[in-house]
Amino acid sequence: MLDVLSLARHTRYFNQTRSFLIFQRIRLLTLLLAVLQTGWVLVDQLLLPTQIQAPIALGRFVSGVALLALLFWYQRPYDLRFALARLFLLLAILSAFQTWSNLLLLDAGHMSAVAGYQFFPFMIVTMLAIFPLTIVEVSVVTAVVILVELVTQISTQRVGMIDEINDLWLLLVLGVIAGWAAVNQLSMLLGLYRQATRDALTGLANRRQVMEQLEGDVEYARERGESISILLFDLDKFKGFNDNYGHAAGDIVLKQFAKILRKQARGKRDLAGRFGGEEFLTILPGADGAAACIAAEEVCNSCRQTRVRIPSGEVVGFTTSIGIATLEPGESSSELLRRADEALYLAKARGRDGYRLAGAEDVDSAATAAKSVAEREPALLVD
Ligand SMILES: Nc1nc2c(ncn2[C@@H]2O[C@H](COP(=O)(O)OP(=O)(O)OP(=O)(O)O)[C@@H](O)[C@H]2O)c(=O)[nH]1
Repeated sequence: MLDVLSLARHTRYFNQTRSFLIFQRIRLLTLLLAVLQTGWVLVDQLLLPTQIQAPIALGRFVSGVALLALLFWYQRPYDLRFALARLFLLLAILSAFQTWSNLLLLDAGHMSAVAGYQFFPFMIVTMLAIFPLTIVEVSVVTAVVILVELVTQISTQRVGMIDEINDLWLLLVLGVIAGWAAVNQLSMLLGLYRQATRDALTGLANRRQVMEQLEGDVEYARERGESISILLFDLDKFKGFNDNYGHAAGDIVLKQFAKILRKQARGKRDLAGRFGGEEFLTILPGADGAAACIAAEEVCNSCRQTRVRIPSGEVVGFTTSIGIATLEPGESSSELLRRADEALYLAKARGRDGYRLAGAEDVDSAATAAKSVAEREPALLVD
């Protein structure tokens, strides 16, 4: 329920997916409505009194042009604020035309029983059903449509009449039904999104999502000249651990490690994912090398302090090695990843349980620097 109530629990990555879906649907809808809005002028010629044909045709033309402008507004299709602004503009254009045409029709003595006009507000509210929206969003949109209808009724002094009360009631009922469909869509989208993007064992982002996001985040950081760093993790001596204690014990360690990463990548902009096997990746948008090293140190410390009970009843510890890379000017996501991989290799070569920042020749983690390889504890401990 909380998942569909508002976007508070949605990740930045899910918001991007939802925004693009809203963007696509609005484009399809604006195209259809722009054609219908202008094409309906021919129907108006048959049904409307001559004196209001011209002003209504003008209203249709203006709203048709506004819909086309919305159709060709390509800017930031993955930004949720833009997606919701688009939805709001679509409703505003349609509501403005509805109010304009209603006033003209009433002036001409029609009590809105003209084909294509009577159902206009109902069409607007029913349209909600094709968008994946939260309960809060649906409620706001329905309330706005009802408010517009109410204001129109007040301004034409029809408020309180039985037909008008019926209209408001019907709008509310349709709002609830369409809203329910919209929330259902959101819930399905969320479910499918989670299935497609999460790693089944750890619940972190899977490799596909990590790669997609890395590409997007690197491009975004490059465009804005922002820093971005990645941390590539590999659990130490994990093969030996699996061989000694079994795959099920290994899975428990992987889950525990995922918990540590999830806790560490708390910021809305960070993403922690399982890159494959016992390799994990964290994307830290906005973080420079120093901030990434602090994050790496935190993870190393958490691993050292963590103990897990495995099915045999034994309590074990584990460590990780980390390769860090910070985006350099003009670099691509695959180059960034390659440098993190090289840094990881160096961290392993320096004795594991530590991190290495790509390009920083003499910078090692405090733990690595403090201890010689010979002094180091085994990577996987058993208490
Ligand atoms: N339990 C478990 N093990 C996995 C999973 N995926 C990969 N592994 C194991 O992870 C181990 C990877 O080991 P290696 O990459 O060879 O290296 P390592 O033993 O970790 O040694 P270093 O990386 O050099 O410290 C293999 O034994 C894989 O079977 C998984 O989902 N569950």
